[in-house]
Amino acid sequence: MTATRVLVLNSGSSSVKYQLLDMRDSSRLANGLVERIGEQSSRLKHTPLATGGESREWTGPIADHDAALKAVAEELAKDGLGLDSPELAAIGHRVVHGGKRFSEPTVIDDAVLAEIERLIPVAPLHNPANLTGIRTATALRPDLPQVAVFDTAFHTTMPEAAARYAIDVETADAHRVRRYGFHGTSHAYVSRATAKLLGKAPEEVNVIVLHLGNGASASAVEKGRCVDTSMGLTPLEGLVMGTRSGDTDPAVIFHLARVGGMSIDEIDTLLNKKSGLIGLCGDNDMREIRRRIDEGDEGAKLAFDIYIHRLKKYIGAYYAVLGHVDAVAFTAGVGENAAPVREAAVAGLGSLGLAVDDELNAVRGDEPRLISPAGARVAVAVVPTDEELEIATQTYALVKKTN
Ligand SMILES: Nc1ncnc2c1ncn2[C@@H]1O[C@H](COP(=O)(O)OP(=O)(O)O)[C@@H](O)[C@H]1O
Ligand SMILES: CC(=O)OP(=O)(O)O
Ligand SMILES: [Mg+2]
Repeated sequence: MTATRVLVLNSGSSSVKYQLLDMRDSSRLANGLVERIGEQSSRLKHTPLATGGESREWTGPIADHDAALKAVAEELAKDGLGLDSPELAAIGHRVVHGGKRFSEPTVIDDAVLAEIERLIPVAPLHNPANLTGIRTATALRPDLPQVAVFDTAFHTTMPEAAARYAIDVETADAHRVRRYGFHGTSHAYVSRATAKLLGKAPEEVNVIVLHLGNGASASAVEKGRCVDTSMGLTPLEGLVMGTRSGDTDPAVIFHLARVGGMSIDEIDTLLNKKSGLIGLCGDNDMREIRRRIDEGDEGAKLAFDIYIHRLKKYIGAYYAVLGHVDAVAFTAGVGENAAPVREAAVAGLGSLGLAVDDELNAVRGDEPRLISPAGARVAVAVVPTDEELEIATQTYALVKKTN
């Protein structure tokens, strides 16, 4: 019997999302989520899809990512899907920062681990959690290939003109300061799925992908290759996000340090965790912000307007970068669910061939779909992302090739 299952781990700063797939038909056997790791009220939700069983939820303290992963392994074992299964071919890990070195999925060894560790300063919220996930999974199944799929990989095709900051070259190179970009697994998956929705090959279309989750980024994808993206050295640059500021004048930092008396660490926390939507209006969930706007809340309305203004600027910028655009694709939690965000983002862009049809925009669903009016010059689409499926696909392809 050949092993055909892949377990995918997406370890975030305070959560672990996971999915177990059978790669013969990419079917999902189980998935789940552990959130609020490190708090008293951590929550685990596990759904055994293979057996069609009910989801199981558990709330209580889960101290760290190591404990979280062990709890996940126990839940999987209850359904006969434990990590000891001979049908497991590999474990695929989302790794957020791969620097310049990793442009492909990579089997993890000590050298790869050391490089992920070295990159912690430029992905302080993400890489440490990714490393714990890898170490715990390796301890549970030391015989299995552990594969890293990097958020940065898809963006390594960016030309130097897009990847470099205009700062002194020697200083930049000495400290590897350049734009890496993130959410690449999602941008890759969604740009391909958008081409498919248009009945074209990825090499035949130019797509602007808007990944709007808690973290958010845009990318310009030319004939299947990324040519620009909004996140930079770290996942802080670009769009307004749930808790991150996105673009600011870098001098804001000097000002807050010199005039505001804040330390570098305080400013780091401010821009990464207390800014964006939550900093502007106290909520980072778009559902809550829309509810408050409906009640006439001015603060929520201003936060929404700032979010949309930035998004629209990036659509315009990437339109110019690409020259010709076949489609704009909205994805991730906000992009897939928030019709008012999609409507507002393209409002007034009719002269660029961009518009949404109100009825199509209001339709909900899990399938990729067009929301632009029939005959529109540029397709506007909602294309649900599936980072876990993409990680599983890349992981399985790599282990099949190397076996
Ligand atoms: N029905 C909805 N309407 C509007 N926004 C939604 C809806 N469902 C989820 N969201 C938004 O999606 C966000 C989470 O997106 P997601 O892609 O899951 O984020 P991440 O993977 O970064 O945690 C939430 O913070 C919320 O703002
Ligand atoms: C890189 C990044 O921002 O990831 P997430 O959206 O999962 O926080
Ligand atoms: Mg996400």
